[in-house]
Amino acid sequence: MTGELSPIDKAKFAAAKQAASLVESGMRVGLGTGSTAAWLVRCLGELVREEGLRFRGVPTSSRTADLARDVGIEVVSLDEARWLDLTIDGADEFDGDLNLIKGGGGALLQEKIVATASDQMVVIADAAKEVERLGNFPLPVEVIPFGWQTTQALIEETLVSMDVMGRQTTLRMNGERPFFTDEGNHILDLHLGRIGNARQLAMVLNQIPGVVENGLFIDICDKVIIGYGDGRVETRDINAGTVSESQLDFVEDDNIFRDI
Ligand SMILES: O=C[C@H](O)[C@H](O)[C@H](O)COP(=O)(O)O
Repeated sequence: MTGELSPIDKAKFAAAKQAASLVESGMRVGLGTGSTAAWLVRCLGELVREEGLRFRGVPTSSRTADLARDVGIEVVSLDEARWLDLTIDGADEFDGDLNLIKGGGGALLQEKIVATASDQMVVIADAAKEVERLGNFPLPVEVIPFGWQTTQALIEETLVSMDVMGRQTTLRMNGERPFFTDEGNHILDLHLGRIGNARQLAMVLNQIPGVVENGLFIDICDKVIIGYGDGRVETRDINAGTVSESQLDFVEDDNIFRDI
């Protein structure tokens, strides 16, 4: 029941539910990863089961693939879909230009490939994800395991000439062991505090041997849907330059909350 959901979950749900209404039958849709994207997948599952929505979903992680299948969404690979009408995903941070930091859940590589292969990328988020300048959230960088410490040293050396506030980097762990992505890579989290030039940093990081991809999404996101705990939803479209607001009524006995 919604009464048991925290305000932050209500905010994530509100954004996700609004975004789910963008999906039409026949579409090919990229499905993001993370707690906000999980709400989206549940909302879409409900539309599939109860309203006959028919679309093909391309998940951005094994976790999302499992959930999408569980809720009844037809799952296909990106290569089967080839090009997508829309991708909907969460973010760890977004700024006023809708540039993003992603990868807090370790799925940035598939997420960036899928979002880039889409006509439109929509981010769903609670208001706390909005920042004036990116960088407070540690920037995830996916690196191959071979020589990862050398790659880390090269990244740290590179950061010296970048416009950033902090330069500490840490290997992401999963308990006692290094975290592995779906592609079998590691994640280095870059504690930068503040990124002066995100576009330049994104390009420079990807030049370093051993770096597979970084979590800066520059000029990829078209629209952000921001949810609030009281059901308010704000949609900002960077291309159209529009901002619109709506209000979601939480339905207390909504099936979607049953298993949460
Ligand atoms: O790798 C994970 C993704 O980039 C997520 O979209 C991001 O971490 C946001 O996740 P959440 O919705 O759980 O805050």
